[in-house]
Amino acid sequence: MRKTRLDNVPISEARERLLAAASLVPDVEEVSVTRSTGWMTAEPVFARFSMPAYPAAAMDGIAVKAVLTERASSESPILLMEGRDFDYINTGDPLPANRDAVIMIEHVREREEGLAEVRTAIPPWKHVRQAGEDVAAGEMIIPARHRIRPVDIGAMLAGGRTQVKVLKKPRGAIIPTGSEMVTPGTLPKRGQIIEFNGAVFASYLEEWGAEAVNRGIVPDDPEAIRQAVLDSVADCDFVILNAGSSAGTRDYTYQVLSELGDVLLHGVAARPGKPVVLAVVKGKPVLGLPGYPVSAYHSLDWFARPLIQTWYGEREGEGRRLTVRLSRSISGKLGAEDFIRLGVIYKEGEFWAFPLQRGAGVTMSLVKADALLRIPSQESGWEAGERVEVEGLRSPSEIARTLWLAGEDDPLLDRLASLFQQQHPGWSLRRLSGNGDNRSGGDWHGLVGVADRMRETFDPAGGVFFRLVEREWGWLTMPENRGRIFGGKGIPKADLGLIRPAAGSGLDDGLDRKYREAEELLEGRLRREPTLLKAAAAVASGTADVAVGTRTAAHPFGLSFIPAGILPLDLWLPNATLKTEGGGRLLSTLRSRAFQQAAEELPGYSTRSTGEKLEQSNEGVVSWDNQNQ
Ligand SMILES: Nc1nc2c(c(=O)[nH]1)N[C@H]1C(S)=C(S)[C@@H](COP(=O)(O)OP(=O)(O)OC[C@H]3O[C@@H](n4cnc5c(N)ncnc54)[C@H](O)[C@@H]3O)O[C@H]1N2
Ligand code: MOO
Repeated sequence: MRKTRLDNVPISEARERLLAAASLVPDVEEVSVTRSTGWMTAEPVFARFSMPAYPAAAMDGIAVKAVLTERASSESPILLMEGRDFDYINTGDPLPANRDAVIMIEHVREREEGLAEVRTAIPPWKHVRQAGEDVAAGEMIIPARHRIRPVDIGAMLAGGRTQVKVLKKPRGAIIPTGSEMVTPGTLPKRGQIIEFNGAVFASYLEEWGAEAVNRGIVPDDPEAIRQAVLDSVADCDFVILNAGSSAGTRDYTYQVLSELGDVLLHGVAARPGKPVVLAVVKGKPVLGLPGYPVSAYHSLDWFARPLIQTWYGEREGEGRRLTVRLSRSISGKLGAEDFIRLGVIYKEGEFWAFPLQRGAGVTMSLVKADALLRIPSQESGWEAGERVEVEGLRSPSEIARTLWLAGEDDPLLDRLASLFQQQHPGWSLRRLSGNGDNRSGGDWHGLVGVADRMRETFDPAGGVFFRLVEREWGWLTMPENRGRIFGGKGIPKADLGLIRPAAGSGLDDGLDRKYREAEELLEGRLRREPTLLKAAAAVASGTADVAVGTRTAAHPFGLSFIPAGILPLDLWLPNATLKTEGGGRLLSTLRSRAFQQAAEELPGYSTRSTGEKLEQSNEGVVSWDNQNQ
């Protein structure tokens, strides 16, 4: 029963169907007040005792009977005698019998021993906290369906409560399925995938107030999946089955759920996250969510979060809204809601947003997203420059303290970013993945590349170049291929798969210059990967024979590195960045000893001119003694 045509139900309608079909009846339990933060009250909480339990002084001073001060004035002060007319008293002390007011010590002139002069009349109960002023016995401290906060704990304890009745957390079972799944920490063999959606789901469920029960990996076997679902509906309030929700030959979610219960729908009108199966089995909602991590995250948010909110009688909260301008046009698909992860950059008083990678399998696009854009199903998208409202995933002030670098890739830039954040708490440095040719977009505060090359391709007059590092570049290949990749002129043989550096990068330019006479051999070999480490990963995985890259990039994969030369890597900071606080901070990190050390710890870098301001073109081949050779 492989189902290949999916439904196209709008998310909001799918959610309504789910909530209407699911019977959610929360149980009640009692927890200790001191550990009740975050729980939802099941009943109103009433005070057993009054707080304070007795009339008490609100100020340090003397306790008196107010009527004695009736005639006091600065012209005719009155004299009071300790013991007979007043007693010394401190804040919080019980008011003695036959006293009804407190005069602050600042307003008392202490005469000789035991005598006090008072110059103003005070009314009864002045500076007295009445019994129950804070909480009176029988008064409601917090209502039912109230999420307990630390301040509520204080009031409950003061009111004599030590236990509180709360709604039990809903138990959500998580069933990760897939014969290819291995547990985290295992080195995945070919065909294996580390199972991590389960842990992501569990963490979100807990954040949203549920108890998560991760049942562990279940293989792609309908019988095993059926059993896991039956076990889960028996002792949990809802179930999440992941993945196998689409149309593959081993996608059993739909089949199993339609046999065990009622399928409400298979497929929502949204991207990513389309192949969702919603069902009810033995009265319990079961969510069959797609496997791609981004789709999994979104569909969890659409369906599991509202289930939990409904359990607690809460309404869907408004996300953090942020208005941004789009720095590029963004299109969506008519008839489906599109969800797009955005990077947001703050420049000259405005938040500018641009799309991050759209693939549903790119977990890092969620890790890196600053905001989420929803394109409604009847909207085809927006033009560059338009203002749109998005859901902020980081606060505007965090975004405003984030610098973005574009241009050439190098793993050292990750170290720079990490150090920057470490040295300047509250600040961060991000990188636009890609190459040197996105300088026209302006979605950045600084540009990485080779200064001489950048000077040729754009007018750098409005900024300053700084040397980041000098790096060794060359050819990366599997050690066993080392001896047989090169043909004539030192260029890999024409029938080998070659990965070139990103188009327009200094490294690609270096390749062209060095092998000028062998240009025709390089021509037409156009596979490129966005970063040096991704290129090295492709060689290590066997989809390419050789990549142009750096010694550092070869290192984590154990690839052989055959040096071709040394190239600088520079940073151009426009004056608009240099005059900002962030620009100054970035420069200080670039020039810090810690950054130099970080570079020196990696193979293939020289830091002899790191941090230097580059005054003019220093044409010519760079060379240095490489101790890592
Ligand atoms: N012919 C069609 N193929 C696909 C369709 C379609 O409509 N027709 N839909 C695509 C879409 S859209 C999505 S989303 C995926 C959903 O696939 P499944 O839900 O069936 O998931 P799997 O195929 O089992 O896995 C996909 C992918 O997800 C990763 N994954 C799965 N589980 C986990 C986990 N627990 N932890 C980490 N990662 C996980 C894994 O990389 C899988 O390769 O289907 C498309 N195909
Ligand atoms: O749901 Mo799939 O995630 O559209 O990629």
